[in-house]
Amino acid sequence: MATPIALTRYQGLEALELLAPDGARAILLLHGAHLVSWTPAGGEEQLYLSPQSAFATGQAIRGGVPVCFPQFAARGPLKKHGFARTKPWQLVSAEVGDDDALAVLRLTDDAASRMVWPHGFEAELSVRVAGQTLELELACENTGESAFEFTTALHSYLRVGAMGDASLSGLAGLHYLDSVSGQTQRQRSDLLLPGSPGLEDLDRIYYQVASPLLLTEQGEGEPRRLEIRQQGFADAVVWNPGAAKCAELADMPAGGYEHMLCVEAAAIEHPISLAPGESWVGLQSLTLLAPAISG
Ligand SMILES: O=P(O)(O)OC[C@H]1O[C@H](O)[C@H](O)[C@@H](O)[C@@H]1O
Repeated sequence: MATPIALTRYQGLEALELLAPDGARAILLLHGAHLVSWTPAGGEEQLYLSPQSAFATGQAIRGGVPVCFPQFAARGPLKKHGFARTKPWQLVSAEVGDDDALAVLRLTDDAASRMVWPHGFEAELSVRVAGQTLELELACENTGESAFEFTTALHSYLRVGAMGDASLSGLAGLHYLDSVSGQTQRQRSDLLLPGSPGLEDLDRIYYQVASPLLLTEQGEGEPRRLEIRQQGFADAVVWNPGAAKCAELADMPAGGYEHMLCVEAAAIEHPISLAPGESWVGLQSLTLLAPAISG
């Protein structure tokens, strides 16, 4: 039996609170199809959301999971990260099922989007929470009469208690573009330690990511382990602005960089190409492996 989820408000914007029967919870805004919160069943908040973020029509939100579409960063003529993150998306469905909560939002081309990107498209973001897992699925169909290409990312801001306690593994052997130096390099060690010497300002696009990544955080008790999987997205972006760049971001507190690490499922190196009628799907899933939830 599915129970519909009613629209509510979050920071003045239309929102859906996804609450699964097991207590897993997420908050999804119609603005940008922006996920601003995810709490696994029995667990704690897993996403970073800046306390200085704007929450206003037409403005980007700092934190959560921005949807970058149809352009990643400044890799094209559109505004940074494309227009999807600042547009109102339509509610397609939102319901609590027997063992999950699921919402689907849609964005289609309109006169304003065709002015800057002259293509017919239908994009859908599906968000599902159940137990210790969050699933984000981005789909895009070419509904127009000519082919187009796009780059994209699910720009997830993962919350960390203290960056010095966090590491990311699963990247060994991969080639990456260091967006700070402009150099392409190969990742030698498996462990990436954000904030360690030389990595204060971390902005990398890892190519051909096939296996799951693991965010580990040493705390006072059992280490936190968050598994990050992706399908359909070939690349993963790892970003932390560090102290100096963070200070330049008006919508981040000065020390905000110490509490976040972006691990983004992305399609950048090889843009997705869709002929009329074709579609593409990409998935990012996050699973809290530890600490174990009792009860
Ligand atoms: O400040 P924004 O437009 O949200 O972009 C935030 C960041 O997004 C990505 O992670 C890019 O790799 C970074 O270069 C960029 O700074």
